Amino acid sequence: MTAGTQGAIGIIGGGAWGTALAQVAAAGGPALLWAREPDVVTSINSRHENSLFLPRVALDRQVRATADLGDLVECDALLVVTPAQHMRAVLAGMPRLACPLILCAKGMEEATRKLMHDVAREEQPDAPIAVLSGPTFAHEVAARQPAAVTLAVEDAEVGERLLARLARPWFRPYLSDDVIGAEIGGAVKNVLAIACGVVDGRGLGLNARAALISRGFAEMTRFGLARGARAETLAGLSGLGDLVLTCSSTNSRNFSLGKGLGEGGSAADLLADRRTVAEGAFTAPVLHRAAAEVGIDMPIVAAVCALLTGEASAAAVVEQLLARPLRAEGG
Ligand SMILES: NC(=O)c1ccc[n+]([C@@H]2O[C@H](COP(=O)([O-])OP(=O)(O)OC[C@H]3O[C@@H](n4cnc5c(N)ncnc54)[C@H](O)[C@@H]3O)[C@@H](O)[C@H]2O)c1
Ligand SMILES: O=P(O)(O)OC[C@H](O)CO
Repeated sequence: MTAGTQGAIGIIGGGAWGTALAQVAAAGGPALLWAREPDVVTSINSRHENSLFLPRVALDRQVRATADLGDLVECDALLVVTPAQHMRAVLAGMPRLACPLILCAKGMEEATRKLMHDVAREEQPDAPIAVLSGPTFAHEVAARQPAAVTLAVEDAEVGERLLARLARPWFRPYLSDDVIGAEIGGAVKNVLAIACGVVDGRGLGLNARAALISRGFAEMTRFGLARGARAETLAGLSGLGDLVLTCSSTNSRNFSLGKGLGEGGSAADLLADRRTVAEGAFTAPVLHRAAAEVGIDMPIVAAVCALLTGEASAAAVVEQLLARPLRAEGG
């Protein structure tokens, strides 16, 4: 089954984003997607659709699916698009790889508080690492509506090669070498999107949402700088750009979760039996602890944690945030 993988991009993960990225990759050559769900493999190979995670999108005929991870080992590069908490196990289950791994999950590992590139390096030390992150709802990208992302790669030559293989007129990667910054923006914005959803669910208005995006961005920046990210990356597509997108629409799973919490739902009920992933729910407690470790104040992230654990109601966390001492904006 590895026949035909020469020049192919492999995609690890058949959720909405993996499928949309397979569509991007297929516009420039073969794309082979690994999915854990046999139904997804069948649906893609027989009907050119991922009816489970990205229904009603006609996929390019160059997108093929497999249930066998081993089929991907000879691909030119691998887009790694599992949810953050499962990435280590999936990469650990593959033979030692030398092709570039393009990490696309937005989160931090619960057990270790590590970013995805640290996890990938531990499991696949020979593979050059890249991070692809930005404001991208999967269904829009799959429909070839215009989008731009950060493609952060430490090795400039690898970056140029990936750019040539993945860029399309409607999908524009911007190169960066700030892998940490690209990952922190994507992980933190998911938690802030939950908070914005709460604002929406409680009917607090658009002024409150804009204030939360700005103060949330200040938290992202404080944490990012403390962890070695560059300010320009945090203010770019993978940081502020994605924060604005995810805080603006119920198309976001994180925003929708927050809206449900704001309307009085419990996190346990809202998260039960979800097939799709709201990464912010996993990242929030990890980020809260990681921020404390570097002595960074992240009150909005703390409020989301309190809501998710049920320690405080949506009304109480909003009240606590509004009662915080007044201070200088840049302080
Ligand atoms: N959907 C988007 O618009 C979008 C855009 C950019 C980035 N992302 C990021 O991409 C990552 C994947 O999200 P998605 O939207 O493709 O997923 P999804 O919510 O559409 O689907 C869930 C995915 O989780 C996988 N999964 C569940 N249990 C697993 C396990 N034990 N091991 C491995 N995989 C398992 C499923 O196979 C499926 O691929 C997330 O980190 C997300 O933040 C998503
Ligand atoms: O649906 P969400 O909240 O996971 O957001 C999807 C993407 O990350 C938006 O860039």
